[in-house]
Amino acid sequence: MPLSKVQAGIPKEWPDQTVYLRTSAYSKKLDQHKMGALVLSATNLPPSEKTYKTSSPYTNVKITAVSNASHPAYGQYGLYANQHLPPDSFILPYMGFVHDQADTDVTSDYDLSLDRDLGVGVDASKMGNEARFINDYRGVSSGPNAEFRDIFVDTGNGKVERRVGVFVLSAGKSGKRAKGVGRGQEILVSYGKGFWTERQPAEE
Ligand SMILES: C[S@@+](CC[C@H](N)C(=O)[O-])C[C@H]1O[C@@H](n2cnc3c(N)ncnc32)[C@H](O)[C@@H]1O
Repeated sequence: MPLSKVQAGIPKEWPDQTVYLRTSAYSKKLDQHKMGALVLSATNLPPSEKTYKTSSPYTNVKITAVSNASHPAYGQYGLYANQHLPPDSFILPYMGFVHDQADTDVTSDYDLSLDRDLGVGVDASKMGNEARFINDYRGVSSGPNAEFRDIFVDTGNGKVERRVGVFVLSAGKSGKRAKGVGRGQEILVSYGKGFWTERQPAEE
């Protein structure tokens, strides 16, 4: 009998047509120079550089169908906190197909920049993890409560990998975000204005 998703370590709500990733999927078209900048020997990192350990599936979050009809992503999914997430805390990495311009899918709504100088992105349209369900704050809340930050992940074999991590926003100078993200709250980032201007319908 095939394993259930939960037995296989895949979130219950994970869509069947999308591959659940625990490790990065690198495009074969990435050259040695780019691969060398993305996957490094741990000894080449300055000791002051923080590294993160990851363990999936991520029980601190929950993929949930958006049930509020006034939410602009109603009928789709969103990612919600499954526990209190303090300011500045690391939530999870954004996993996907790591690629450069040679295989960019211009139609993807899940493609995030990993290194602008190298022209490398992470596309979670066909494969990824829970982070692919994070919605933009516009029309949902007055602002984001999380953001993407560049990180190094310790993959345990003497190697570290460049990744995009999702973090709770810092408390802020006035402490207005000191509560962090409460259990059950939706995790929301800013996709940036560019994401939405590129998707505006062409004027007639
Ligand atoms: C990275 S996906 C986010 C997950 C998506 N809701 C899903 O269920 O797969 C990006 C897409 O989610 C939707 N979305 C996210 N934030 C939105 C918002 N604030 N308003 C409208 N649509 C949004 C848009 O369709 C967008 O192209």
